[in-house]
Amino acid sequence: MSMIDIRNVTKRYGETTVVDNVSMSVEKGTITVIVGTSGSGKSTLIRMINRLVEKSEGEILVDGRNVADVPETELRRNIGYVIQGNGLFPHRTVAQNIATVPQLLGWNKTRIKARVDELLGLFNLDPKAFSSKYPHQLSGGEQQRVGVARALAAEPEVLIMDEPFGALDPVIRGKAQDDLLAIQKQFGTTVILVTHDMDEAFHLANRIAVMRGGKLLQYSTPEKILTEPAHPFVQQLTGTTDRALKRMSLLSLTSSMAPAKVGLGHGLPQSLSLRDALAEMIWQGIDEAAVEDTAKEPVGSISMSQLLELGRKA
Ligand SMILES: Nc1ncnc2c1ncn2[C@@H]1O[C@H](COP(=O)(O)OP(=O)(O)OP(=O)(O)O)[C@@H](O)[C@H]1O
Repeated sequence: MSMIDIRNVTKRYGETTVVDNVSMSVEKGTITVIVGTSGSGKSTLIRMINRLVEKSEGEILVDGRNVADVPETELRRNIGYVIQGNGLFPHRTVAQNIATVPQLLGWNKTRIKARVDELLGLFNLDPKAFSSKYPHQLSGGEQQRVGVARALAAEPEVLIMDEPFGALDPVIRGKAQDDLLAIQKQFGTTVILVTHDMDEAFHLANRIAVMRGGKLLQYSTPEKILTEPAHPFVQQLTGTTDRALKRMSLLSLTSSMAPAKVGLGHGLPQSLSLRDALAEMIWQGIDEAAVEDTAKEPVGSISMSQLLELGRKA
């Protein structure tokens, strides 16, 4: 079922068209990532979903309802919004920041506190230590997590994220991406996210939308974006030098492994992508490894030659 339906949407400022007749439909419970050059209309497109920007033409439906007919307060409740640099209120504590929308909705204190504590826990921020801190007392990564927690506070069905991890260093960024994946899975939230980082797009997306000059050039699965680019610009964006590794990052070890074998000294978690499995095997200097479930029981095996075969152009 589609959660967000963008139909022939155009945005003009005066004579300039910044979003040009874009149509795309986002399935419920999935992550769609929008990429493209600077100024291609990505932010404008997603801001039309929660009506921070009013469209010039076309229509947008969220959960089957035309957003033009939904009161803005209701839209903001059902659509969480996260921007780069998190946008936290500096004079409000972490708990007060997260409680912003629930308070507007008139939730009682007990319910608000329970939700704040739940979200802090989910983001690995101890409620006792963090609730009463102010944003300036947090690291960049912690601020960003509080920003996402705040957007999720009223249990929105849709989360819009505009370069949410852009200000984070690579290690914290990877952790923030994994947190998002875990939380999105837990709540089944529909996420639409803008990024400049193609690796981030491939890591997070069920579907990738590529924009240039206000136009949607391709909207497809990461696999198709990589293997069947619809436009030379899409190919340029995904890069050609590490196509094999990008492709391997999309494939799971469990879907590619051979049957389990006895006597393999080294075990790899079955949750790894082929790319991570390859990196680990190079690092460990091994040609073959067992694939293990969470209880460290062998469920299969993988060899270096299989991995190299799987990375080849189909
Ligand atoms: N309020 C406005 N008035 C006039 N032009 C605008 C306005 N807002 C955005 N634009 C223009 O619309 C175009 C698209 O902007 P938008 O912010 O959507 O791009 P973007 O793809 O998100 O870019 P970036 O990746 O740099 O954030 C840009 O050329 C921008 O200058």
